[in-house]
Amino acid sequence: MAQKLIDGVRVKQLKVIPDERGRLMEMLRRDDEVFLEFGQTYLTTMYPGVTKAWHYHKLQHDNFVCVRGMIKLVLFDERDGSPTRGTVNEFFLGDHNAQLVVIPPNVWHGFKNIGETESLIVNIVTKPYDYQSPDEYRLPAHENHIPYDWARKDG
Ligand SMILES: Cc1cn([C@H]2C[C@H](O)[C@@H](COP(=O)(O)OP(=O)(O)O[C@H]3O[C@@H](C)C(=O)[C@@H](O)[C@H]3O)O2)c(=O)[nH]c1=O
Repeated sequence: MAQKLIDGVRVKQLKVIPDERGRLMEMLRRDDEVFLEFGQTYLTTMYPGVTKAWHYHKLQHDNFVCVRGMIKLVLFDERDGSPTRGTVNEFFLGDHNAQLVVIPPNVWHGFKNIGETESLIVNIVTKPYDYQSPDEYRLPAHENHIPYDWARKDG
């Protein structure tokens, strides 16, 4: 069943164009419906099993694309007054699912490498990183009040 998206979260399905030389995949265009603003682009990676969480930003939107490996990206909405307050979203992104996910400010988020290779994640953020005062707010990955367990759910 499709999950109910947290208010302000957007998903863009990406198209992979393969040929005998390799592949090409557009990620974000300024004429996309989901495009807001350009700040900078950076690469963040995770070794197998690593979780990078929990983070939120007060100003910037994140636009995540996993360009190698497989990750689960998890969001938690704790915003006062949000129509989706209390909602958790889970996305499985990467080699088997080419999507860009837009995360609005003040939404908790993080990701875990669930594959067997280093995962490469491109983030196209709406603000440039401020070295003096980073727009980064954090909680520990595993001991916190967020109702999410990063462990794999076998079934
Ligand atoms: C984001 C960023 C970090 N840095 C530095 C700060 C630090 O020394 C080093 C590593 O940064 P971080 O610990 O923030 O890296 P990382 O934990 O990969 O950060 C990312 O995690 C995911 C879950 C997110 O939500 C992203 O928004 C971002 O916070 O890189 C820059 O120099 N420029 C940048 O644009």
